[in-house]
Amino acid sequence: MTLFPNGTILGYPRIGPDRELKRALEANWRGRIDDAEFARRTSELRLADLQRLVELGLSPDDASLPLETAHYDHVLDATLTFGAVPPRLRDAVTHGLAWEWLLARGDVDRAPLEMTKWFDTNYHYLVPELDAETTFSLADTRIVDRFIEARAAGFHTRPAVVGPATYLALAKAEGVRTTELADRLVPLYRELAERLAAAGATWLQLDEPALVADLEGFTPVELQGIARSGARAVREGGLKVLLAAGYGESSGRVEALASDVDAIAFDLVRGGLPAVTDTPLVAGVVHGRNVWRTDLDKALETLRASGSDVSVGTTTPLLHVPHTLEPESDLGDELRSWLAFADEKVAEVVTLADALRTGTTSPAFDEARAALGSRAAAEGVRDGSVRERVASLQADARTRLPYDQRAQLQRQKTPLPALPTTTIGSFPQTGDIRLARAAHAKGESSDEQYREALQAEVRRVIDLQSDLELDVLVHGEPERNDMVQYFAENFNGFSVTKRGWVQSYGSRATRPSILWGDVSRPKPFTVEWISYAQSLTEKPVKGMLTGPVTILAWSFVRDDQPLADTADQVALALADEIADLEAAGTSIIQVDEPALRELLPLRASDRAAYLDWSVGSFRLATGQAAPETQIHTHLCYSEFNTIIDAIDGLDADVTSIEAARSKMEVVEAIAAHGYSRGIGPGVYDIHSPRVPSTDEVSELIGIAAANIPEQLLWINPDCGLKTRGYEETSESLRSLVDATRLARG
Ligand code: MET
Ligand SMILES: [Zn+2]
Repeated sequence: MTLFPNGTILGYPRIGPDRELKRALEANWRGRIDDAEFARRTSELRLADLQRLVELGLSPDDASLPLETAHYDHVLDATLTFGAVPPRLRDAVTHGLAWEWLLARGDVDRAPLEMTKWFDTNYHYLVPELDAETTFSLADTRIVDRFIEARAAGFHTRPAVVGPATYLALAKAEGVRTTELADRLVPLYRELAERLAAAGATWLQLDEPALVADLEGFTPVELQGIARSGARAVREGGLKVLLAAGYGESSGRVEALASDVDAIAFDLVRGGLPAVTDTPLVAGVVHGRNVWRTDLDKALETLRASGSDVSVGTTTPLLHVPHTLEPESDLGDELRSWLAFADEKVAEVVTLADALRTGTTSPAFDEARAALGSRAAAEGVRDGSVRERVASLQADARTRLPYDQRAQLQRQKTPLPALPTTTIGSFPQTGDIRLARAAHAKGESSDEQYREALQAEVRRVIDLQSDLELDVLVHGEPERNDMVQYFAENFNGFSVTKRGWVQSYGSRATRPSILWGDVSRPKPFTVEWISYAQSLTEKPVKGMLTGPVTILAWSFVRDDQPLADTADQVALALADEIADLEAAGTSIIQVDEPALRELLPLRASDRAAYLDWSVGSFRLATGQAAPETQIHTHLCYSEFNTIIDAIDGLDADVTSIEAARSKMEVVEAIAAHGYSRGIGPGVYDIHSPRVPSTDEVSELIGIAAANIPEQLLWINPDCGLKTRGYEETSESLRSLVDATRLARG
């Protein structure tokens, strides 16, 4: 008999089925509910979630229920729990929610903690800030308090906390390697365990995905050593340790810690069967990050092959999938039957655990088999004409005329001044646009009325850019609810959900589309907007598309073929749009790839193959563009310093890249690499409403010009402007244009 429960999940979405958490957070931030009411609402949400998990079949009394503690972010929870005060905020420490919100959101004088993507997901965590003086203390007892809260309501839960190796590897520090602080941090895990044990807890889950990733600056052995001390500390504190290292293949790295923990959760979808024999195993056979129904037969086979001391688990916390399929009636019965969101995945875990225990399979297995069969045979999942087109691609489909020759043709077709100015695409998405979209969606306004409202917005955006005397204009993207969903809505092979919200960070949630079939583009859908904008000005208006990798990264993608094949289908759909944009007279087309870095595999050995197909899909999308057509791309949200080669490989004529936020750091990497095509390092940060002065922009242009030949340099902001207001946008762009004039002089 295993000590560990038969079935568990590594974590559950915290945002709430109806985004209750988002609403509570925003209400508290706006002062509409006080801290006590916030505490009441979030407690209610946590207990309702636990109740639902029990209704779905997880046991309430054996630590199979994961305990959710975070208001905002689980890495922030560790920062708060261990009192890791950022050096720059040492004199600002308060407590309670005020302190939590200062770290998460900043205030007028102080920036919040930086946000970065959690491994290769689209979830953002708050980066801990440490230095040589950092000390730790059990400063916040939320994990203990919430255990007690749940226990009082009848749930014996399993608390979780980011383990010390992952915490330190993800932190940043001035003047010291973060891992040098391990000796100070690890004892706190013991203290936490003691407190939890005193409150009646039995297990603590240590989340250590850093063990299965290759993180710059750390060796696996170093991280294993820290994770091991953390696990030992927890055991000394009186708890059993579940070491959770999902998100990737272990290949021996996690097994090495087997004798220091009481159970290990492995990702058996991304990785193979581990070699552990004595340590109980939580077999991650239900995928925590995609939305597809599990092949229960295959999962059961894996479980039976995993040895005797095995329980059923998810590969990762279910943080990355929506709550439930229940409200998704619009998806249609067939597609719905292929899917499993968080609640349906919990049911799968329970079904598998029962089968493992009883040795017999329930009717749920037949249902799963039938759904899988229907998916494999369904119309649209395989589209003959799409497949034929991919299969018959010519060797030169991804190659344009050499850059020097193209550039000359482009200069002739579209003459531009030195240091051309442009923006990244979107302009403020005003309340009016959102209202117009909502009204149209509800059928309260006609297509014609909606189109007129959007056209008015395009006119406003063109007028503004004309007044500012920008060189390459955009239409402002008012017709797009989201830069990926808009494409999903216009391509075959995708469906969108009504309420499939997934937390992106803090109170922000996105609704990823579901890419379930072969992708093609039935008809042009961006051309009308660009053409309309172009009809209002003599200046060139950029066509604006989202690239194949970003469309994949921000959707739930089919798991029945390699990502590379799906990316090529999306690329061809985009190539069709590019051809139509060209036919309509567009001479500059931007294909955004902000997520290029996000999908970079966690293991260094997998990266070359990834960059090969991802860059290849971009090149397939743009490869058939006429040499006269200037292809732009845009990158943001990540540090790109380490993949400059791949960026070079995109072969775009012009690349705009987020740079202002990191004070032009990337410019040096680009200069060091040597770069011969157009490049626009962002000259102001669009993430805050602050208006940069002309001097500030000039300074950044100066850094760029010192590193990059002037004839390659473009001047643009860091990213799109859709989250900003009009007033700050026009003032900021004024500074950008003025600084450019000075630089030209
Ligand atoms: C996250 S990148 C955004 C690019 C898009 N064209 C925009 O301007 O909003
Ligand atoms: Zn961007």
